[in-house]
Amino acid sequence: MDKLLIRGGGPLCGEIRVSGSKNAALPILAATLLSSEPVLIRNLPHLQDITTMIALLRSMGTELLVDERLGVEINGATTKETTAPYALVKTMRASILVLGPLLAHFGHARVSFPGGCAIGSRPVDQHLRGLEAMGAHIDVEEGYITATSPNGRLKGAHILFDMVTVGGTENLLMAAALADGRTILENAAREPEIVDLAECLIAMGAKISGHGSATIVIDGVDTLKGCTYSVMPDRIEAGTYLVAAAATRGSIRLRDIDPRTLEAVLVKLEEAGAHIETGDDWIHLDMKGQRPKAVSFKTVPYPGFPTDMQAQFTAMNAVADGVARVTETIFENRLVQAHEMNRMGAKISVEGNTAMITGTERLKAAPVMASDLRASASLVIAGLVADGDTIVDRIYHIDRGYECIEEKFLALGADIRRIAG
Ligand SMILES: CC(=O)N[C@H]1[C@@H](OP(=O)(O)OP(=O)(O)OC[C@H]2O[C@@H](n3ccc(=O)[nH]c3=O)[C@H](O)[C@@H]2O)O[C@H](CO)[C@@H](O)[C@@H]1O
Ligand SMILES: C=C(OP(=O)(O)O)C(=O)O
Repeated sequence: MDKLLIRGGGPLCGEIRVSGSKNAALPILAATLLSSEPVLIRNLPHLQDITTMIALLRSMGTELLVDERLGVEINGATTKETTAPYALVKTMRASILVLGPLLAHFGHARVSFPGGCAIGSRPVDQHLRGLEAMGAHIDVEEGYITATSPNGRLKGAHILFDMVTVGGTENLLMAAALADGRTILENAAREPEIVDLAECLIAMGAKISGHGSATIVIDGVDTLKGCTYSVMPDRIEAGTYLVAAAATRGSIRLRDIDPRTLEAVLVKLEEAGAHIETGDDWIHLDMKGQRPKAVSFKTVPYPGFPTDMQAQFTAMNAVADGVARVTETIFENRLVQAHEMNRMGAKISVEGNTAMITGTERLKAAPVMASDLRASASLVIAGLVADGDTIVDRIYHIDRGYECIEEKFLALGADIRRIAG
């Protein structure tokens, strides 16, 4: 298993480009299954999760053409199998996103039950309940969800989610695009990735309004057509580099990022003492050499503070001036990186879903191991502000979600190297 070796050092400085968003690209790739014509997806990040989603589409016989320069062209109409096997689903929970499109287009889907993961139990009851409301018959047998649409076509329904779910909103949005009649999704997720998926579906001919608000209205159409669509920039990748710069007292500029998708994160970085300037597609952060101030927050659905940025801020708070209180409300087990950071000299106590972090000037290098994607990224940030050589193990988690992470940190002046293992 590969590891990252990070020698802690001075401030990060420089400019990098933000990659395409993993969490927008995954549902958009799944959405191509709805189309009766080839769809060209551009600005896909080179990530393990994207490779897995492409492997999943291929395993179902879907014809696709990968062109390094142009993107990936997928012809959903050529899909021969409607089963998403355990071997692939177990490596990536987002595989559940093929359920809605397969069912809506082909009237049948068999998808391995994704189960929980390191950050929490992550049930999919809202996805299944919504599909049932649209007329699907659902069985769970031998670890697989089998869904069939008795009349070959789902019908529109009025669906009120019990909680805000990003994946649930995406699955039902895609299913509703080809359903018979009007679907109304209430208490829908408002994440920018939902908006990007909806815009891609609209480019394919779907009739959707209200995306980006808590009520989405979808008028089902008979068929969806081909289009070319470019995936939005990754706000979580961008946020990760901004926090790394703040923790190291640096000054960086990010290109190809929409600052409006990062409002809650930028507010907290300003509270930490960062000077931030933004343009239409860039962000500049400058700590002016100052130590960050501790910032407290609670994770909540968009437009509030994102759970996917919590671990990185915990690393910054570990070296900040003051005491921070961080509460994770989305997932039940997403503070585990605190224990690894404590092995590096951080002062973090965890009680229930809250971490109390007392900042210390520098951390001390140690071998550490991460249990999930953002926790791994937070340990890299911790390594950047530690004296000595930190080795972060199990970085296959990082490769799920950060394109060219060593190259980007190197471009910002970090001392970081991959050790193949
Ligand atoms: C590929 C992708 O886009 N992943 C993101 C997506 O995950 P994902 O779509 O899996 O997360 P959800 O928004 O669905 O989960 C939010 C909460 O709802 C619960 N829940 C969800 C569905 C359901 O049927 N029943 C249920 O109880 C979950 O256990 C969790 O506690 O949104 C999360 C929350 O912003 C992010 O951390 C992930 O990075
Ligand atoms: C939790 C994440 O991803 P996933 O939902 O794919 O596990 C993430 O991107 O931080």
